[in-house]
Amino acid sequence: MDKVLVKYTDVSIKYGKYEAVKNASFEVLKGDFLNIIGPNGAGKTTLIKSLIHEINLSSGKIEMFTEHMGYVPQKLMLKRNFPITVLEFIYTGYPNPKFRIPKHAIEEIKVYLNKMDLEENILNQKINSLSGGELQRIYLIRSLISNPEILILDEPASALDPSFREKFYHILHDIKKEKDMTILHITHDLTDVVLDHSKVMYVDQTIQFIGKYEDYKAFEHEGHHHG
Ligand SMILES: Nc1ncnc2c1ncn2[C@@H]1O[C@H](COP(=O)(O)OP(=O)(O)OP(=O)(O)O)[C@@H](O)[C@H]1O
Repeated sequence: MDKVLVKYTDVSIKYGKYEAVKNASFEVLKGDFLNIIGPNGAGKTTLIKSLIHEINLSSGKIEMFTEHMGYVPQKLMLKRNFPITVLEFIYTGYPNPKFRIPKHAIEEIKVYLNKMDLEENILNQKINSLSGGELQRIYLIRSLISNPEILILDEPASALDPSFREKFYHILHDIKKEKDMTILHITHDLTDVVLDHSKVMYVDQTIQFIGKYEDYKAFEHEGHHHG
């Protein structure tokens, strides 16, 4: 049997009177690459934020069978005068950071930079000088170095140019395999994602579909469209 890592049971989440998520029940299994799609304002981010305890449930429950989660948010927020370098920023993602950054950590970070088409000298740049697409990849690397069992990505490729996007998802699939990771991925565009063996969850306040991508195509043909 596949190991269950996350189990939602009848989860509802309200903002005031507005119910953003209604009676969501689903499971995430170890090894899943689950793409979460749905129109704007459908409750995708809300659903994910409940998993990382940023939002309280109105009712229902979430059970988790892992302690190692990594999260790359949709809105990458940095204080405008955050005076640290990219290297220092990435290193804040290490589980037990030392006062001096060890050599092996820097080497590991460089491997990820190369995979992500980033130059090594970006490490000395100030974090607030990066472009949107660079920052997105640096946030991802910061998450990856903590070796999460589950990696949660909220539109991680939104600032990447289309030519790199497809490559980005190939890299992500490779890293997933190598590290035996489980990925929850919010997206608006399934076409870039490497879809083999991936699952789809269509959310519009309620969960309207969850299953294999192949089966999702039939569901979409019945007149549902992703946002
Ligand atoms: N802090 C908040 N207070 C009040 N309403 C909120 C709050 N956060 C989100 N909402 C509302 O809840 C609904 C769901 O928002 P959410 O961000 O989860 O949607 P989403 O599916 O991730 O959307 P998008 O695809 O546009 O990113 C939206 O109508 C949004 O306006």
